Amino acid sequence: MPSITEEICTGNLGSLQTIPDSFTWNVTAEDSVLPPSSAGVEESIPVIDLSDPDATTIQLIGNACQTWGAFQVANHGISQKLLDDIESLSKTLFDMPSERKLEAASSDKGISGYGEPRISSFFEKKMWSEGFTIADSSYRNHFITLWPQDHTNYCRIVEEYKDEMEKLANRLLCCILGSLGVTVDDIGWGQKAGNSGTKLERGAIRLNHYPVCPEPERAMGLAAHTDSTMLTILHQSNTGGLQVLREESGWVKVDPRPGNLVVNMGDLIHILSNGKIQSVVHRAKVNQTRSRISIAYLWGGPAGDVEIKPISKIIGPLGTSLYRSVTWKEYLQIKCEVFDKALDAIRTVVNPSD
Ligand SMILES: O=C(O)CCC(=O)C(=O)O
Ligand SMILES: [Fe+2]
Repeated sequence: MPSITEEICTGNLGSLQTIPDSFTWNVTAEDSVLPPSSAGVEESIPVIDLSDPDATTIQLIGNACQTWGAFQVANHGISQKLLDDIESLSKTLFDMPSERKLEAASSDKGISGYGEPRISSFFEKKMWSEGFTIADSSYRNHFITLWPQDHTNYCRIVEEYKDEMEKLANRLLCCILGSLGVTVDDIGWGQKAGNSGTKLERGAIRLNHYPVCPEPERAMGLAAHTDSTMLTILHQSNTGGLQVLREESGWVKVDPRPGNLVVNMGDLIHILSNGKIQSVVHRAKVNQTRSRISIAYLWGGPAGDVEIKPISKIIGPLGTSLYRSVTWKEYLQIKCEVFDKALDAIRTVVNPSD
């Protein structure tokens, strides 16, 4: 975990009047957001209604996964109250003075806790954001430090959020696999999934805060990356900032729509689908007048510690498996070491376009 105790503390960014050199990113032409199309309509990821999923819904999800690697869902079944509760928990946390937040900093031992974005170490410049990761039960101790009186209530919100998101993630996976003509049973985890011993939690939550920024064009909230997940479900406050990269066209904004959730395909579904589904490259930009909160539910799949490899039914009898098998834990380790080369590191077949 990168150190956050340097002279300019991430916890105080919102009070700065100018951006320090260490936070100034080089802006290039490819960096800018796509202009609206010739029809004047701004193109973005599709919004899919989950209220009554049928064959058409599955097809829409399949198209979105293969073209964008992301989509938004409406009528997803997560209550607005729970979304509001986790958002206000995040606001309360990030509004605390920097010294208080640092008391809950993630230690070397656990990954839960307060800190800079986990991908910071791969970039020369610093990002205009702070976050809190909930990856294992040690987050409870941090909550006790932050809220000696109210931690029980806040822990309850987190647990409910994890349970509800896990259910939604399972539903979404079924739809995504359905669009590829397979089912969860075809993954072949069977018994092993139920009987696995020490478990990595199946999902982690990352609370992100992007303070107001005096020069948003020159700053970066969260640099371009793909998630090391099966899929990620993102709730964003009503301030825009998320952008997804569409191959051969550029960065496209994903503006918040009240109540909707964004679903990003991660690297593990790319592996499982033998490359049919792309994991989406995305980033977060910042805003001059409004701060922004996002809550990412990072989901590793129905079972956290089994082997993940391309589904044989998708490969087909004559096809080739593009990736060797990995566990989620192993993949996270590889990502920590080589970042955006992680998929290449487990590829068995050299990409013909390379
Ligand atoms: O804040 C956002 O919109 C993106 C967050 C994100 O990509 C992440 O936490 O992995
Ligand atoms: Fe992400």
